[in-house]
Amino acid sequence: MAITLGPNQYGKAEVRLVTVNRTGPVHEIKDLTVSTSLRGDLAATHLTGDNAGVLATDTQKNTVYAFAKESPVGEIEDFALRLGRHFVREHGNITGARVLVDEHAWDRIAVDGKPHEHSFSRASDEKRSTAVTVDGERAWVVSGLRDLVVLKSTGSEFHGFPHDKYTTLAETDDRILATAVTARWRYQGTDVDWSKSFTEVRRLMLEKFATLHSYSLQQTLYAMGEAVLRERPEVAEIRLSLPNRHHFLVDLTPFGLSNDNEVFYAADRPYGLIEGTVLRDDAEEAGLAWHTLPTF
Ligand SMILES: O=c1[nH]c(=O)c2[nH]c(=O)[nH]c2[nH]1
Repeated sequence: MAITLGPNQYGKAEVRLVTVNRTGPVHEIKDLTVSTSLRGDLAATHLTGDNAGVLATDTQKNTVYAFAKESPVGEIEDFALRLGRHFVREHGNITGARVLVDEHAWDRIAVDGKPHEHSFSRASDEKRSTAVTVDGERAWVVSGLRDLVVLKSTGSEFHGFPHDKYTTLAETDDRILATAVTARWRYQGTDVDWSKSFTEVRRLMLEKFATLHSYSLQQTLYAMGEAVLRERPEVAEIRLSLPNRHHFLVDLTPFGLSNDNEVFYAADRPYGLIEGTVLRDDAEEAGLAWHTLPTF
């Protein structure tokens, strides 16, 4: 029997980085969680404990902080590309890098109706994210968002599903549709206006969620992805994960009251989980873009 080392990677997970741009009285802040992960010729450390080729995870963490000082962080995709390319170019046995960045949003606190110069409140749970993969001279970018919570109070139906002996769900032609959008989209190339693209992808998904008269969350998922691919040529494919945040009508008949879609019980679990990918057929090859990322 022969035992061998299989695929492996190592790095520093969840480096918390906050930068303050203090070039004027109006401060700008960036609040990021950065994870780095390196691949390459790392057999020696696994097989014998020889660490000559191991760029310490502590050094990877320090590199994140030093890069944030040496030039402005900018868009998370650019920051992740700079870091990933650095690790691969500067360290001979490191052939690949994965850099994950989550961005936590802050709003300015309004004082007397005006945005304050240096005081902020956390915007929401929503996070913008990127996953950059570098392999030699090549690089792939998958960006996205998580926990974008949306709800529409009508314009959603669900009926026509099969009924077997376990079915109790009532058919409905008017229900609340609510979800927390997780979306990841793969870019074609790396020469992209990241900020504009993110803003537009997010807007397209929200507008479609709002305006589509939905017969299933699956239909809404596809329509949201399709809207993005139709309008944003820089996006090769998009993957969506949509938990169905069920809102059940409360039975008010014991109290002699009707309930005309006005009073709901918002259940937190279990929840339907609707997931899918929307692709264009002329997209560039995915290469290592999704390698080791969750499917959705
Ligand atoms: O939009 C929906 N899709 C389903 O697959 C499903 N299943 C369910 O119970 N409710 C819903 N709603």
